[in-house]
Amino acid sequence: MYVNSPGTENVSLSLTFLGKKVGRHCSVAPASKQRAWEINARSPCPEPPGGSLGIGHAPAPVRVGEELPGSVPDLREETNQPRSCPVVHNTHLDLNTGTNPEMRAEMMDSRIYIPYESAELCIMQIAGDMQTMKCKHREMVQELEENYEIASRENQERTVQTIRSYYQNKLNALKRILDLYQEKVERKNSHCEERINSVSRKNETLLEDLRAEKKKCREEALQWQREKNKMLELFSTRLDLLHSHQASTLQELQLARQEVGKVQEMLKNSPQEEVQPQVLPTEAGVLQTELGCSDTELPLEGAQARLEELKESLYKREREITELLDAEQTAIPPIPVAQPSCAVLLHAVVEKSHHICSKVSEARLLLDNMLEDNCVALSLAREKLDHMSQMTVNDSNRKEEDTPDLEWMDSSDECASNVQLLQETVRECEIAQMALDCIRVGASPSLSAPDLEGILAKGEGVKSVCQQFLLLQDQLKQLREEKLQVIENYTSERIMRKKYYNLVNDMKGKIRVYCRIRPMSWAETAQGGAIVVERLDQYSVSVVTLRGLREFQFDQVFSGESSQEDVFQDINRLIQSSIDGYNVCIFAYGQTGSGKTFSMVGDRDQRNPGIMPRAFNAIFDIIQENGTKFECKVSAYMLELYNDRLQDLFVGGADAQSRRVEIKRNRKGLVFAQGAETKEASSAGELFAMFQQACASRHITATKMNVESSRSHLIIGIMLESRNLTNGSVSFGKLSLVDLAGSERAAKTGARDDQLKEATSINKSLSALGDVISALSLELSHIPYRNSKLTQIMQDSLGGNAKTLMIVNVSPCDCNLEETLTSLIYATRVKAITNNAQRNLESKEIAQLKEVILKLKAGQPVEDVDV
Ligand SMILES: Nc1ncnc2c1ncn2[C@@H]1O[C@H](COP(=O)(O)OP(=O)(O)OP(=O)(O)O)[C@@H](O)[C@H]1O
Repeated sequence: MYVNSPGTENVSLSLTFLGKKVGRHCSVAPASKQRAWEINARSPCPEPPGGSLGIGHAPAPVRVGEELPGSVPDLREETNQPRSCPVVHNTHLDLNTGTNPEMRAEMMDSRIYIPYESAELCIMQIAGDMQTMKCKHREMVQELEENYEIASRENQERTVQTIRSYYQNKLNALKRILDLYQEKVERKNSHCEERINSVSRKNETLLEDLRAEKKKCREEALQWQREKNKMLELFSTRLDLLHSHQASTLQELQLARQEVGKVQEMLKNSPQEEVQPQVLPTEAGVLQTELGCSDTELPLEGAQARLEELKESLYKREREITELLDAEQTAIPPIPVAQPSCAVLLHAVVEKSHHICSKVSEARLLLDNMLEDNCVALSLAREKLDHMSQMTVNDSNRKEEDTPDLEWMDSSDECASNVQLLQETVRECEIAQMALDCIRVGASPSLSAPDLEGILAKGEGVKSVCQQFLLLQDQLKQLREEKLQVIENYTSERIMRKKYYNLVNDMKGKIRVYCRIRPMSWAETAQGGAIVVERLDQYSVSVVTLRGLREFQFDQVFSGESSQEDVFQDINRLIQSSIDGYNVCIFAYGQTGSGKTFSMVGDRDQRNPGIMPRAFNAIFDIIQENGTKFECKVSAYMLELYNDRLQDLFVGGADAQSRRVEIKRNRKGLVFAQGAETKEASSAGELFAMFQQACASRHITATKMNVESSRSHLIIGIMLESRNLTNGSVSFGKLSLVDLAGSERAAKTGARDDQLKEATSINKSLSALGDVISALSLELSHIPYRNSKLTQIMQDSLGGNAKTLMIVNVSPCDCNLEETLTSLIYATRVKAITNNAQRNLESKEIAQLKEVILKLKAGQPVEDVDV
């Protein structure tokens, strides 16, 4: 409130609210003229407190001043004051002499003259009143401000609370998902472990079964051997018995014939001469005793009867012999085994025996002893046979010289039977010798069919042995089948176990390693190189080293016959992962000329495209397949690391030299090439065209080891930004495809000058890569990534957050044995490295905010919709 001096001609009182003039005027006449206040009330006029001024009762015209903001509270209610300028917050008494004439006239019309003292009092009161109002207003403003602050704080808190609860919910949901996932993984792990355990148990049982079967076989073989020996013994004693029986029967028959002959002679001579008693040989004595009287007492008449008797006895004996022979014949029915089966059987038995002898030292010893014994027996039998034959010859000579007597006849018969016996023995020994020889060397016996039949037809024992053979052969066949089944089961279980093991490793983030053996090259074959590296099965590779066979295990092993399709088959899944927002790296490692470029790029005319061109197609195939669900942006950079310098392969000519490309890492640890040109591609063809352009700029030279040797590391980075059309989330994946230059020895490649420099740089970077691999596999605290640009580029792929696949390429030839072993050992170390693959996913809101930031940075306008 401003009050002008009373000497002023005109005093105007103006009121303002929050800086706005609200229009209350008081005009005060100069004291000399009329010491009174002239009040021009432009609003419903207030009644001054106390009402002593008489303003209220004067019919003064009241003017309504400017309207105050409606929101201003009515102060009368709060201050219990009569209604007076409710909207006034601030009051000014303004010296205003420049009122326009109309206004002034109006004002003059509505003038109220108040005595100066009263006016002064009134003004003082009004001023005091206003002061109070001002305080009140201040308090209100303060209160309002406080309220506003509280409200805004509450609002903020509420917002924070909402955000917090929103993120808490999200976090909880994520936790639940994570728990579920973990549970799933654990369940899968335990399932895998269970399977592995069950497979191991099965393996063990199978092995035990195999051992038991082997033992059983051995025991059976031994039992069979014992049985055979027993049978042979039985057979030979029975044969001996038969022989002796036969011999004695023949003797008896002969004697009887002689007797009959004599009797017949006696009968013929009986009319002329008397029957002379004869001294019968000892054998005939039996007959004499049988007849019960001496020949001298024998009456002639009784001779006929005796003859008949003798004949009868003779027939009886013959019948007996025939029966015996028949019985022998029927006792040994023809062997059910046909001739060829006998031969097969014998062959199988000999083979089996040879096998046993070669495996079991005791059996071999036994065989040697048997051979020795048989040799001795054979030579003895032969000697005896010679001797006997000699004796027989001598006797027959004697017979021709002298008249034969009965004694000589007997001895000659004995001789003949002995010779026969000996011949049999010799024959048996010879057969045994042949059989034992066959068993010793494992050759097939060359017995003739009659020989075989002869052996087999000799008795019960042989028959039983044959049956045993057949049985044994059956069992053997069964065992073999079982063994095959066991091996088959074992192989399939092993493959399955390996598969699950890989799956578990994959889940743990282990780097996958494939091994690819290339076919022998023309030069290697021409040099007469031998194959020393071979694929054993889907997961194993064997190397013949100077110290023996070494075996390496990988996630997949491809042989020289494997096609590019075979290699790419599993890689498709990794491409899908990169589109899903993972950082994926596929790189080929190996010595020069081992087939890295063939695997990664393919052959020159792209008749066998490698992983890179196939990956380009796969990316766009997947994008097309999921076109309704995702929207994907593909961009790529292509670099080469040549002589430790990064070069952008999209930039040619002089620009390429001046362009500086640096390896940088973003906050998430992802590597990117700063300064390299990144081009967008909308189709596989476009990407492939870029790739061809890049390959054309690559450094390739012919060396002694490879006509198209890569002298640089090729690094292709494909960025995949895919937006989920359903929930708006955005994922960022990167697919790095790296074709490393091969390690080489200058002596082998014939490198000189520039090539030597290139080789040194290649070897240096590869050695740094080796150091990183070693450190990672040993889980050292410091990993020397910074030692080389190559390791810097590969930092997010080795021990980083990528899903990594390494293809170790090797040559099969012995001339590269050392390098192959080094590569395989390195690859085995890589297998031990664990990565921490993570998905680069952002929610819709974050993606939008990032876009806004980008726009703001670029100085572009941001619309409300963007926020
Ligand atoms: N799996 C394969 N099948 C047929 N040929 C192959 C195979 N792998 C490699 N080759 C042939 O072997 C030769 C050398 O292969 P490549 O150039 O790919 O070796 P590299 O490891 O890339 O060598 P460098 O490190 O010197 O570049 C080429 O002629 C290639 O065609």
